[in-house]
Amino acid sequence: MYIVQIASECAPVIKAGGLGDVVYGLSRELEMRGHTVELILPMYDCMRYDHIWGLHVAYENLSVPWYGGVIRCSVYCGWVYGRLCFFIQPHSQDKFFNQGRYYGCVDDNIRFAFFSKAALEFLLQSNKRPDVIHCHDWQTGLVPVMLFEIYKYQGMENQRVCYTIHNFKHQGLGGSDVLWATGLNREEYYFHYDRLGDNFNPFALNFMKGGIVYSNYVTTVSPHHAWEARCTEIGYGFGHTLHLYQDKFSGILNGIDYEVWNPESDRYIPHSYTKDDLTGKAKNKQALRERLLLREVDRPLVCFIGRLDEQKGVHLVHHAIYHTLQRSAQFVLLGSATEAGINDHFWHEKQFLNDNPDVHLELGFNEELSHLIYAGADLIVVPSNYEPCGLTQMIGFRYGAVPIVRGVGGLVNTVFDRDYDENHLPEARNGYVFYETDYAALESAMDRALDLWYDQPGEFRQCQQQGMHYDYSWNYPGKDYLEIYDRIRHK
Ligand SMILES: Nc1ncnc2c1ncn2[C@@H]1O[C@H](COP(=O)(O)OP(=O)(O)O[C@H]2O[C@H](CO)[C@@H](O)[C@H](O)[C@H]2O)[C@@H](O)[C@H]1O
Repeated sequence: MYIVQIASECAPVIKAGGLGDVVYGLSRELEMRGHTVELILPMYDCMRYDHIWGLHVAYENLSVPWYGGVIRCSVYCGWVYGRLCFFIQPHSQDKFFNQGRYYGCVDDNIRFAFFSKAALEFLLQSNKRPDVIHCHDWQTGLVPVMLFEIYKYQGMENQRVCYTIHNFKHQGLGGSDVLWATGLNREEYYFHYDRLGDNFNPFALNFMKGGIVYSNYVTTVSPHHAWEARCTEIGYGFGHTLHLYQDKFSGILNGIDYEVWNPESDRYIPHSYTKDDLTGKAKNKQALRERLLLREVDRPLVCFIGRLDEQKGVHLVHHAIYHTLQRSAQFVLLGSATEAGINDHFWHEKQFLNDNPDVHLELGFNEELSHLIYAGADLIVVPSNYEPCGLTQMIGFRYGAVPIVRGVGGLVNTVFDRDYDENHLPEARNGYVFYETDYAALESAMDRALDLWYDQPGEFRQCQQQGMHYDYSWNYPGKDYLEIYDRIRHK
């Protein structure tokens, strides 16, 4: 099968969070299964060019119709660890992808509407006719809309779209300018509630809704979150829409790339190790302490890695730091915040805790350091308010960092409480789960985990190894996606 992924991220060249990991990991899995995969991405000025091999211009004069005129683009091509990627670079006074960041620009909706249009024009003009186009999140929600309303009539009538939602909160809202710019026009038609009209704001177009309504199949990133999105407020207003389209909507648990995340061969960690022999892990803990100037003591090390966002339960992340210290353990945080208030808060905390030899807050994005933290930590906290899938607990498993998570979204599908899970035999349990959002709930789960570390080290090791035993690679999800592609291809 010939599959093209259109996305705003692909790790490690463009990675703001989990979306990048998924786009890369799924593509590699599909290729390993014998399919042809190509990726279309924006050419951001701030992406990691050092992760691209053989970057060259593949297509010099891509003319993209825009607001009744055209914007000329160059399409670059290069390999990101074996994946063939096409990067779209518009030549325009509008800065589009030259703003020093991936997201958070005032014109985000227009930037990604343009990207979606340019990606389709590229397919059309270069005569690429994939069997399946796989799009992700609100940034590419307009791809199926334009494909089935415009490009279908220009020679792309056989293409099918699978659309994956990684986060329902960010839906991409726009006004009629988006319609004039993309050539969709027909305001009345698209603002209609049955098409792109936002479920709450009658004056807004909703990109994600377009993705849901127009795609041949829609997924989110875990079975439990698919249920949450349809039946609870976590769907951020899409409950009814998903209900209407339930026949083409389901949850597929993400995987993680077992080559990128592999303690046996990880080039970012000084000591490799396996689930049968964790001595290398102890040495990595030492290396992590040395690097972050933490003192060397025989105590557990707890970590948090993730975007510092309301979604991640920042109040509980904050509390986890202090509770860890109270329990005489150590804490390492790696995170970055886009919201000024949260950012200021954690910078303040960092200054306050600066001289404490048992805690380190690293504020910023650092892929290399993240590997060492997973490898050095005994426990990883994921106290999310909501979590469509969650990759950090799965990476934690792979590196023997036992997760302590809130029982929401994909965390429910992956973490099984060592003490209380009734659906799994004791030898299949792999972490700690709490449900409420208050401090007491977090503390009780943390205490159970820390007590095990302090009082029953052998049992703790067993728990680490049980987690390492799970297969959360792309093996199973890869198969699931191929089944979906196959189903929609023959419709
Ligand atoms: N400061 C930092 N430095 C280095 N690395 C960092 C980092 N902050 C985060 N990361 C890395 O980024 C990834 C984050 O994964 P998450 O599952 O938390 O995704 P996120 O919430 O961004 O995305 C959404 O999409 C993903 C994928 O579908 C879902 O799993 C998730 O639930 C949903 O919210 C991990 O690989 C982590 O190591």
